[in-house]
Amino acid sequence: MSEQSLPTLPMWRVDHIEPSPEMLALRANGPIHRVRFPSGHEGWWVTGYDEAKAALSDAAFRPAGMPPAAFTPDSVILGSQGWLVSHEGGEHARLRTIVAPAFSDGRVKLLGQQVEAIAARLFETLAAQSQPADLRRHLSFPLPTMVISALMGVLYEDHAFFAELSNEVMTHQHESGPRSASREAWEELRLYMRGKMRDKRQAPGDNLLTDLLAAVDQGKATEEEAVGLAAGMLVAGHESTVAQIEFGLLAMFRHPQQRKRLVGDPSLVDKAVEEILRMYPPGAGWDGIMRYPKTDVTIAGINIPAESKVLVGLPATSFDARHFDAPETFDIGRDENPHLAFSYGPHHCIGAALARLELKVVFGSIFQRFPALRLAVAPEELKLRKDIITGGFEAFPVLW
Ligand code: HEM
Repeated sequence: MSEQSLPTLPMWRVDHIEPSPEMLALRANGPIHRVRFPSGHEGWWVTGYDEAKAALSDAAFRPAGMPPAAFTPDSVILGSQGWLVSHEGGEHARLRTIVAPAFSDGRVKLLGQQVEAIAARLFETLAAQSQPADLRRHLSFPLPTMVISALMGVLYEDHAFFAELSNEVMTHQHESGPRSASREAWEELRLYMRGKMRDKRQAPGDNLLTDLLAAVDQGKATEEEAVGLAAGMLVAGHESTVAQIEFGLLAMFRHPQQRKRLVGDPSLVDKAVEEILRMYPPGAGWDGIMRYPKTDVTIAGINIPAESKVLVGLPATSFDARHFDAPETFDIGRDENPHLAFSYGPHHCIGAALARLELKVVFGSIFQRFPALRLAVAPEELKLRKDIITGGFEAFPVLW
């Protein structure tokens, strides 16, 4: 293949939602491909399921926030001190251990009723709006944001402030792009977190900021690390789930038979959520998460030199027929669904149980509460947040 004709990322969804045919065709051609990234660099894109898992669990690969000197990461949060994807090995484990208990399956289970109550309140607020109403404003944004704010110990009322900063932080920065706005936003978010942590000294509580303060006092983390960890959790704790609610709803609108099936048998909700995560995960394009090999490595017989860019294409792995029957079919009753939407290995998503809970609460009751829920515009009129790593939409106007 000549250098000019290298496949180029991102590969956009069709109608904002369906898998890119280009991605599917490339994926069918083998588990790893030489591609050109939006930054202009060349590198590798891993689209095979087993190969992705192997790379994600191999200590030879540095995480997305630890690029070699020749590259800058896709967002300013990556590389920032304290953010979990900026650390590896023992240092990463030390930091992850501080926050992990708050996101364990057991702790998240205890939040179930609280999340249901928040969703029920938001459903009623949405129902009270005149139609069409923006579901992003009234449900997909506030639900995950209220939950993570409560867990962290910050006021949801601050959301107008921190959501704007978070958007700026989550904007793709392709090497050559200007970074100053993004850097300033990240600094401002850290400053905000520093202030909130200081407040917790006077008024501690059962929240993550108080836990982080204790970790600093016990010498388990520096103050800089704790602030970075806190600001990162606030961003990660809402951006992906907001987008996942929107992509999931769009998916259900496109597949009325599957929606009917879910309404007829609400016990399918667990499987439905897994299928949404597998086939319609967050992310504007079909790309994945970056890794950088420290040494020369071989993936599926291809030699990759140290310090290269290797993008692990999590969304593409969902279409690997070695692991999913009829992978291009959206089937909310799928029995075997070991998708990698939450990644794999030491950096797998710490918020997976929380995200699953939020998604189950939404998809388990929204079509009961709003049986005629539908988009108020043609899907192509929705504005995809193309520059934001997690995707989602500017607005999500609905009728019911
Ligand atoms: C549908 C929702 C979500 C999806 C699809 C998702 C996906 C992911 C993925 C793919 C990674 C791996 C990143 C990498 O290795 O480069 C990750 C990491 C992470 N996620 Fe999530 N996430 C979601 C929700 C959440 C929530 C609710 C939180 C709550 C705090 C969260 C916190 C994190 C953190 C802290 C990491 C870094 C973990 C580490 O490096 O050890 N995520 N997530």
